Amino acid sequence: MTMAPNKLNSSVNENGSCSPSENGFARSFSLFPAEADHELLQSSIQESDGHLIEFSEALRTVAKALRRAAEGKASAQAEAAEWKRKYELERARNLKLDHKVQSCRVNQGDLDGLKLDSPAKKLVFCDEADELSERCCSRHGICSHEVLRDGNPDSDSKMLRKASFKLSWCSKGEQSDQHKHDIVSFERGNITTAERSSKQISLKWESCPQTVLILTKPNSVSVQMLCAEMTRWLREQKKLNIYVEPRVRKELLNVSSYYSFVETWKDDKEISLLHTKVDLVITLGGDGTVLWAASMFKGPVPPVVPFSLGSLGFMTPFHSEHYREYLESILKGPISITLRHRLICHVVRDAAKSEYETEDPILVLNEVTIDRGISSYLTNLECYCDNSFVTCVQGDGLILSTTSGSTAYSLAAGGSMVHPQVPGILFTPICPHSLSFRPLILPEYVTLRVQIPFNSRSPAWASFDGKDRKQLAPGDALVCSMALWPVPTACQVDSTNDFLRSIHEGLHWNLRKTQSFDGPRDL
Ligand SMILES: NC(=O)c1ccc[n+]([C@@H]2O[C@H](COP(=O)([O-])OP(=O)(O)OC[C@H]3O[C@@H](n4cnc5c(N)ncnc54)[C@H](O)[C@@H]3O)[C@@H](O)[C@H]2O)c1
Ligand SMILES: Nc1ncnc2c1ncn2[C@@H]1O[C@H](COP(=O)(O)OP(=O)(O)OP(=O)(O)O)[C@@H](O)[C@H]1O
Repeated sequence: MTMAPNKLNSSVNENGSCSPSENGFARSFSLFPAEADHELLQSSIQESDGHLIEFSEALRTVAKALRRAAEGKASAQAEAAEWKRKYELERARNLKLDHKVQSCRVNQGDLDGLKLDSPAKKLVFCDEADELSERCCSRHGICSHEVLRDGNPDSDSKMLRKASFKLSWCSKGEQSDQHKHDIVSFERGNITTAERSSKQISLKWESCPQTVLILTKPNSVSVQMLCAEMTRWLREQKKLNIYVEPRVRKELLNVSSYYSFVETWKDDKEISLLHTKVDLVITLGGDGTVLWAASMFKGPVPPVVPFSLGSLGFMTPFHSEHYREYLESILKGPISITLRHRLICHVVRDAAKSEYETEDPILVLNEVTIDRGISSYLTNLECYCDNSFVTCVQGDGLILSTTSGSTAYSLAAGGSMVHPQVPGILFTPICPHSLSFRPLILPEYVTLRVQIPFNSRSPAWASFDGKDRKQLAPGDALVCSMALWPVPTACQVDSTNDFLRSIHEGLHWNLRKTQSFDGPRDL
């Protein structure tokens, strides 16, 4: 009996041997047909081929329709999540304003009786408070003029003022409030680009900073000692209010009860209001402490002064030995600032019952990675940019990185090193199973979506600045775009000098022995 080879997995060539076919669909026929049978067979093969082609066309159409449906659903969900976030922000802001108006309604008798512990602190009367809170609580800015009642119930209800500051472009090194016109202008039909300025951003205090938050790397004796010494100096020499994490306050009180003036918080709600109280954040640790500091602010971030007490120190330009000089100059201002843009990431679950059932967005300063986790299979990630299909990542995973994160995981995975002020999102595959998959740098205004296909062999895992891993099941998606609130980090010199220093000192970039002078040369 003539065995016809398996219809779907092999084809028979002219010398009668089987060979695998490209797409698994192939012709097949027995080896010794009679003449009449041969014609019959030929016509039925052509007919079945036609059906197969129609069938695969139909499959492709269905797959496209499914993809489009998934696209539409995920972008609708992301949009709904964005509206929900804005609604909740607005609601929280209104509640806060109501609370402020209520808490400012103190009668004159209470005001007279109140003792002020320093002439600098001024009580604001009701109408002025209304006007102030209206005027200065900018939509997404840091409320720098807002008059606040401190959260401590047993205090004599003193009001804390947040220092106001102004950011400006430096033009060719001079301080200049000159508004920079658009990058490209179309006057008189000529397309020109703005004259190049240093574009270095400078922060100038309009009132003196009063409150500092110190964040320290845990489990480090040297960091604890520096924190205690710096806290004492800031209090005694600079008369500043100091906030630290609950863990750090305990560590300081273990050193001495002198540190009882240091303030902390009780819960996450107080953390969410830190940006309205803190004028400056000081980090004592490495890059991870800077990431930790950024993760504490889900919205506007006060200026951060990162002191280097880690191993690498890409984002920590200040050496701790000279902290007094650095802080003197920073508290006086102006300060050169690097605005480190962040990505905002939404996990959109296929199982979500409605578009309002979304998880809180996560902000990252370095990158978000989507990888295969403990699974032994290749990832299969469908990537979209502004809803256009980009590619399917088959490998260990994908990194979506900020320019600040371009020198971290993305670099290790083969991505480029990008100056932190270059606006862009890095699209870097992790060990792609394809020789032609090179990393991309996309504009900062795009929205990226990474979809886990329904036919994926395994779930994927998302991690945010290397932390908080979340499993993504088939049908789930991660939507990511540039966040509204960058992390303003103080520069030791300026953004470019600090960046070049960090790649030289941190990575020994292009450190090479110089070729000796003697030897052959062009005459
Ligand atoms: N293979 C890798 O290179 C790899 C793997 C995992 C995580 N990471 C990076 O570690 C970061 C988390 O840092 P961590 O300190 O919390 O964890 P960690 O303590 O494991 O530090 C990882 C290393 O990455 C360095 N690093 C962090 N941010 C950097 C940046 N922006 N530029 C250059 N180097 C940077 C740190 O200095 C540290 O040496 C993640 O965001 C990721 O970028 C890198
Ligand atoms: N205040 C904090 N509370 C909890 N964890 C923190 C805090 N600060 C830093 N971390 C975590 O501690 C880890 C180490 O911090 P960091 O990276 O600053 O020190 P390092 O690893 O010694 O320095 P480098 O990153 O330069 O190698 C990081 O993973 C970071 O997430």
